[in-house]
This record gives sequence, C-alpha cells and structure tokens, in this order.
Amino acid sequence: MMEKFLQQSVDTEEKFYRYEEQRLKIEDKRREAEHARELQMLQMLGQMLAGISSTVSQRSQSMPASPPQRANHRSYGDNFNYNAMTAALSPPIVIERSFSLHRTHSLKDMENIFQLVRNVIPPLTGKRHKGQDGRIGIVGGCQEYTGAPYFAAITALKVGADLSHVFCTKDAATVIKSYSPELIVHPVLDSPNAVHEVEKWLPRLHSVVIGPGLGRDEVLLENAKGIIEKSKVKGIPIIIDADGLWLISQQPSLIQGYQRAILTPNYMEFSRLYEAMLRDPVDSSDHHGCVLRLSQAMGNLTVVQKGERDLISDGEKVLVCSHEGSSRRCGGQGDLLSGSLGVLAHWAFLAGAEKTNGQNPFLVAAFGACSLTRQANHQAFQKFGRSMTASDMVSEVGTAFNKLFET
Ligand SMILES: NC(=O)C1=CN([C@@H]2O[C@H](COP(=O)(O)OP(=O)(O)OC[C@H]3O[C@@H](n4cnc5c(N)ncnc54)[C@H](OP(=O)(O)O)[C@@H]3O)[C@@H](O)[C@H]2O)[C@@H](O)CC1
Ligand SMILES: Nc1ncnc2c1ncn2[C@@H]1O[C@H](COP(=O)(O)OP(=O)(O)OP(=O)(O)O)[C@@H](O)[C@H]1O
Repeated sequence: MMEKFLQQSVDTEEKFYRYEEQRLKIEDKRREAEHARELQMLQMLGQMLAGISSTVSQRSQSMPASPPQRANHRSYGDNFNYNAMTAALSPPIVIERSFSLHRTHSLKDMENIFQLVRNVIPPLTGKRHKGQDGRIGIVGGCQEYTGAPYFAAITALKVGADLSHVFCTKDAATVIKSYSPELIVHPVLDSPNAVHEVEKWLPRLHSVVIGPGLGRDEVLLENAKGIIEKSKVKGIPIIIDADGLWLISQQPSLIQGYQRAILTPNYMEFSRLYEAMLRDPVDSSDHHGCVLRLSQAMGNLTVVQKGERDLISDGEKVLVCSHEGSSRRCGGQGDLLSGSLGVLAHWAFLAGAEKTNGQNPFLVAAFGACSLTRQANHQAFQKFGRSMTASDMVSEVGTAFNKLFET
C-alpha cells in the first residue's frame, strides 16, 4: 500500500517536472520572439526617423551640424540610425567636444553627463513588472573568491536591477547564498556542461558581468570563454572585469570588435591588456592616449581604466571621472563598479542614443557607474574612515545614487 502510494507520488512529481520543463521552453521561445519583434520595431523606427531627418535637413539648411560621428561606430540594433535620430529629435548637441582628448572639463560639462545618465534611468512607476528594470548575470565566484561576485551582484540590486544571478562553482554557491537571500545563485560554473547551463538563462538576462572572483583555473576560464561567445551571439551587453580580463589578455579576439562590451581594467589589468594588444609598455606620461589606443585596438569597445581618476574611452572620446572618492583602497571597489555597470549598461543600451543626446550609451553608463562607486566610497569613508570596507560602500549605494541621479 505504502509502496504504491510512494510510486504514485514519484510519478506525479515527474509529471510536474515534465510540464514545468515544457512551460519554460515555451516561455523562452515567447521571449525570444518578443525580443526579435522589439528589434524589428526599433529598426523600422530608425528608418522612419532617417526619412524625417532628411526631410528636415532639406528644408532647413541652417540647422546646427552634429559633431562628427565615428565611421565604424555600429549602434545597438545594428541598422538603427542614431545619427538621424539625434538630428531629428534633439536640440544642438550640448556636450559636443567637451570630453575630447586632452581637453579639461568644466563643471557644466560634468553636469551635462550626469544629466545624460539621469535620462537613461527608468522611472519608477506602478506599471512595470518584476524583471523589467534589469536581470543581471554575474559569472564568477570560486573556492577562493566568494566576496567579489557577491559585491557585484548585490550592487546591481541596490542600483535598481530587479533580479541578480550569480553563476559560480559548486563550493562557492552555498557561501554566496549565505551572504544574501536576495541573490539567485547557480552552482554550475565547474559542472561538465557549464556553458549550456548558463546559456539556458541568457534569454532572460539583460547583461552579463564576467570575471569577479572567477579565478584562473583553466576549466573555469574555458567556461567563461564559452559564456562570452554565447552572450555575443545573443547581442547581450557584456562587462568584463578581473579574471575575465586575464582571459581577454590571453585571447583578445574573443571580445575584439564587440561594441556592446565594456572592459574595466585596474592598473595591472590595463598594463597586461595594453602590452598584449599594442606590443608596447604603457606610456605613463600619456594615460589619455593609452586608454584611447587600447579601445581602438580592441575595435572601439568601451574601456574604463580605473584609478585615481577613472578614464573612459570608446576609441573616439576620453571621459574623465574624478568625482571625489576617498584615499581608502580596500578590495572590492572594482566589484561594486562592475555590478553597477551591469545595470547602467542595460538601461543606457535600452534607452538608446536619443536619450544620451547622440553620445555612445556605454560611455554614459560607464561615467554613471564610476561616479556612483566614487560617491559610495566617499560617503562610507566619511562614516568609517580607515575601517571602511566594501560592504560599507554597498550600504551607501542607494543614498549615493539618489544624491547623484535623483535630485
Ligand atoms: N573579497 C573578494 O572575494 C575579492 C576578490 N577579488 C578577486 O580577486 C581576484 C584577483 O584580483 P586582483 O585584483 O588581486 O588581481 P590583479 O588585478 O591581477 O592584481 C594583482 C596585483 O596587481 C597589483 N596592482 C593592482 N592594482 C594596482 C595598482 N592600482 N597599482 C599598482 N599595482 C597594482 C598588485 O600588486 P602588488 O601591490 O601586490 O605588488 C596586486 O596584488 C579577482 O578574481 C578579483 O575579482 C577582488 O575583487 C577583491 C575582493
Ligand atoms: N588612487 C585612487 N584614488 C581614488 N580612487 C581610486 C583610486 N584607485 C582606485 N580608486 C577607485 O576604486 C575603483 C576600483 O579601482 P581598483 O583599482 O581598486 O579596482 P580593482 O583592483 O579591480 O578592485 P577590486 O578590489 O574589486 O578587484 C575605481 O573605479 C575608483 O573609483
């Protein structure tokens, strides 16, 4: 009797899982179709606006000219004509050349960039459902490093993402879960089919951050490589940090030319990448030139060189973020930066260049994330001084965000 009952419940459970699997497959297909439809609509809109723009420019010869655009700058949504949109929709470009090479920025220029960051932040309304403001994936976390992926993932939530996933090794997963019930933790990164396990989630992710706490184990690096390749196929914005940058310095072609990628090297990672790409040591008398050249060599993807001042370049412009932080250099600050960038890159990408006044949305996102990290650092340092840690900075992310972007 008991045996029969147990068999029945096993059968019922199996049936349930089969249904659930089918339901998830259907849901994946629906999301992919929805994504393709949205892309098509954006392209149509781009073409319509291109038409309006050419009519406007025929009628009005006196319209102010846009700044020169990079010839090989491929925008998100590929055929989407942002130059045309800018010409048709925007007033004359406000920030023009203010971030160009070797130019000092006025306070007004800085305020302009802050305004562009504000423009891409989705409004908080009752009309949106869970997930719409960001589902971010962090790929990293191994036996040695559990803090780094946690800092990145929790920061993504504190900035305003709705869901934050961590894809880490099996032995790191329980530890990371124990830090925070808010995170969704997948113990898959050292499994034999790791790439496939992560790939299943990609249609539901808006951006991925590869590298915090990944470590340098060959198998994990190979899996990270597979995940980067799958993410590129899906056109997902990719932030590459920490050991993800180690991988890129060994195999630059993995990300070269993918303009939806942002690299966030610290001093050491920058030197490694620069030497790998330019076959020259970094010129310490020309930081601007170096970051510009590295971005160009990587195919104009966005590079954020972290340090006393964060230098951000897409191979055409260099933005400098020297927002006040502090003199405290505890580990984990770069992880906060990459987590916040995961969210801001998604928001900026979605908002498109019309919201960033024709500026590369990833440059704007990077400036926002750098300023936010420095502001959180500043606030935490005011409270804790020398004892300040990355966790103290995480607690400041909300108020720092409000102060910079919601006032
Ligand atoms: N709690 C956790 O789990 C955390 C885990 N983390 C994770 O650790 C992993 C390895 O990351 P990493 O940063 O230690 O490695 P890497 O960049 O190769 O640096 C190695 C050496 O480079 C140097 N160096 C660095 N910066 C420099 C500078 N500005 N100026 C000059 N030199 C500089 C410095 O050399 P030294 O001073 O020792 O001579 C340093 O020792 C990675 O997965 C990361 O995510 C961290 O996120 C922290 C929190
Ligand atoms: N010398 C400095 N002065 C002021 N702020 C700095 C300085 N160096 C780094 N920072 C701040 O810390 C952030 C992270 O840079 P850092 O070089 O610590 O990255 P990282 O080594 O990748 O960090 P992590 O410890 O997370 O691996 C920078 O974006 C900047 O805000």
